Amino acid sequence: MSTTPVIEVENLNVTYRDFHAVRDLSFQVRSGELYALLGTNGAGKTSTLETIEGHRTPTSGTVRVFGRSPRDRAAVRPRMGIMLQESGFSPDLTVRESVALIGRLTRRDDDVDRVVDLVGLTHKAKTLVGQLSGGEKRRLDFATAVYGTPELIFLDEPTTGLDIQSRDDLWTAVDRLRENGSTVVLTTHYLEEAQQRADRIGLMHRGVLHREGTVAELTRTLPAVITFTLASPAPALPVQAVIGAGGSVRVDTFQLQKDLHLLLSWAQDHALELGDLSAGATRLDDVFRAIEA
Ligand SMILES: Nc1ncnc2c1ncn2[C@@H]1O[C@H](COP(=O)(O)OP(=O)(O)OP(=O)(O)O)[C@@H](O)[C@H]1O
Repeated sequence: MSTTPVIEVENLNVTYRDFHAVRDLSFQVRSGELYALLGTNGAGKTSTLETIEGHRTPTSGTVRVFGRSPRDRAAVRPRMGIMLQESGFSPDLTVRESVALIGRLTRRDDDVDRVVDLVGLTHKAKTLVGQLSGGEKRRLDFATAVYGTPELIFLDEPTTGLDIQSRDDLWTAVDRLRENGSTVVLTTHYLEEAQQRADRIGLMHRGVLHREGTVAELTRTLPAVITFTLASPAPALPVQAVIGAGGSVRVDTFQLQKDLHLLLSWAQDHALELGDLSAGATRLDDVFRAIEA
């Protein structure tokens, strides 16, 4: 892995008239990593990505991609593949023609039929884009990112509208690209996808990078939760808990394994059943809820 960051954002500000959408944003994406830029609605992710992709000029601050300005399109653009939320292919072109067009526009080399196959559209290669289903269009959008196996790939809400099989296929294709050394920048509102796949996450809220780190780094600041119900009055619990109506019990803990063990032993010793027992590590959803709270 090279030590030069693929993307360097320093004190980026983006304003729309008097509205400050991105404030003094700084972060880096390293070569070969999958970086998820996540955030609340209106946080400034799209404004940031558009700047990195070279579609928008920063109001102030600097953005470097492969060490160059993203406005240096001739140098930077062929090295990046971008899957937008909507690509806007002409409805009158076939799938195959559209993929061939991607090749001409990106100036990357690839085999059109290989890409059509990679995105799972071989059986629709001669179908007009206007006749594709929503999920099939999304797969065609994915072709824009993967054509020519670019070094840097932007995936903006890539799995929205895809069924589970298509999602799995897309992530398998992304894994292959990463094995080839591609760097991936992902935005998604499906937090479990980011939780499973991102090396690092940047969490934006109201124009600033609220938190940044690996999933473990982001989640370890919040407690894990154990919940269960007790059917009848029970002896004193072995851990601190909040007991609610109907015998519901909630334990917030930074020592999930230890407290779970204590509770299970306690239940065993007193021949108690812990109804609807659920215990889970802190999830990214909880980190999000904590921001918005
Ligand atoms: N062209 C524009 N003119 C004025 N305000 C804009 C413009 N584009 C975006 N904004 C505002 O800037 C803020 C950030 O928008 P942006 O689209 O970057 O957020 P986002 O994080 O991508 O949001 P979402 O998750 O909802 O798509 C929002 O409040 C939005 O209303």
